Amino acid sequence: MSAAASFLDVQDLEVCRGGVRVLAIPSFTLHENEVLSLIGPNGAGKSTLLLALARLIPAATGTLRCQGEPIVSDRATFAYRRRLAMVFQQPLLFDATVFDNVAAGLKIRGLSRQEVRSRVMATMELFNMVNLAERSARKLSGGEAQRTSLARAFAIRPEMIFLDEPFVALDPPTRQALMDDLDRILTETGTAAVLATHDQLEALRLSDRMVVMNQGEIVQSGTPVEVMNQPVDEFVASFVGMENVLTGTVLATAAGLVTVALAERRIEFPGTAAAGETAVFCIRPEHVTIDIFDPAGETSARNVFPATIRKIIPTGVFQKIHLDCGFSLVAYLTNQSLGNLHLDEGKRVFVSFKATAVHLIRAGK
Ligand SMILES: Nc1ncnc2c1ncn2[C@@H]1O[C@H](COP(=O)(O)OP(=O)(O)OP(=O)(O)O)[C@@H](O)[C@H]1O
Repeated sequence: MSAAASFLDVQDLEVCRGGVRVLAIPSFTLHENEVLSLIGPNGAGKSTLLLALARLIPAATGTLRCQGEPIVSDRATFAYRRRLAMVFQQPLLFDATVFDNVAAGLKIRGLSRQEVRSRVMATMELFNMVNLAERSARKLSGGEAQRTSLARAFAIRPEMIFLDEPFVALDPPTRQALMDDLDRILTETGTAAVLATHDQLEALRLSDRMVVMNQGEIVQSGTPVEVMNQPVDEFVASFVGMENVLTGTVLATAAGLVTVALAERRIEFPGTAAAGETAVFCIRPEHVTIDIFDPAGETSARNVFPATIRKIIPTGVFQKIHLDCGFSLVAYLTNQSLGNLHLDEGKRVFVSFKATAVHLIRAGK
């Protein structure tokens, strides 16, 4: 989990590219030992933020502090850059052996041949790639090349590492294996990391904290569970796969439970909102249960409605069930549950979800 001490602090950062302001970040912190993921759609500013954090592009305004020290002079910037490593989507390897590629950063730092050799071998062992040492970098698969690029970054024993979509070009099993190794190595080495990705599952898998970006700004920062279950707005909700974002009219709040009217149904969930306000709220599809018979007497869920199955879409492990319960709702079911319940399009069923499965995004006039 993220440690309390801050490692990197940024205030009032603005970056312009091609004469246009593309980043405006009032405040950003990376804690010691923390793995933080930047998620957001194409063009959100993830790469720009990484490049600005690494001081590889200039900022129009802003201050950057590393362990409290402002990074201002050229000398401080040079020393700061030596404490970090960066890995890009493309591995950018030299036309040399894997060993020489992994050794590159160490040679620049002037380590002796013996030190270079022992560090390179130790890093290659960490990445389970000793067998590739003498292979030409030109003859590597995409996964091996990215593994080499990560090993080169870790060989210098950076205090923090910036990773820009490092897995995006890899096939699923290769991506999974490399992600597992990276996760283990980040934990073992305690390296602080910022990972830019547009894949929320990758972020969930690897990070202590998720920072969601849109149009050059940070729109939410929290633990993966917070961001996934309590998105601050509709953009974050849809970006993290919250398929059920609904809008209703508040009837009342009593004993900490809001009752909302939506398409002649009553939905209850925790929160506070005034009668007559419009409430925007969301429910994760995996928190919606489907039954063939009315479960009213048997479930602790407060929200139970009859529904019709409109569409069943296979997505691999899960089936995505589109339901009409007066309003549209999406539920995820395992293939096995779908078979056990004998569900089909057009079938009448009952949906239920707990009050606590509903997250109030906002309420107002
Ligand atoms: N070299 C450049 N010159 C001018 N504008 C740029 C340049 N690189 C990026 N931009 C602009 O900066 C904004 C942020 O782009 P950036 O690449 O940081 O986003 P991103 O979130 O990393 O997107 P992606 O996931 O597509 O890589 C975009 O509007 C983009 O068009």
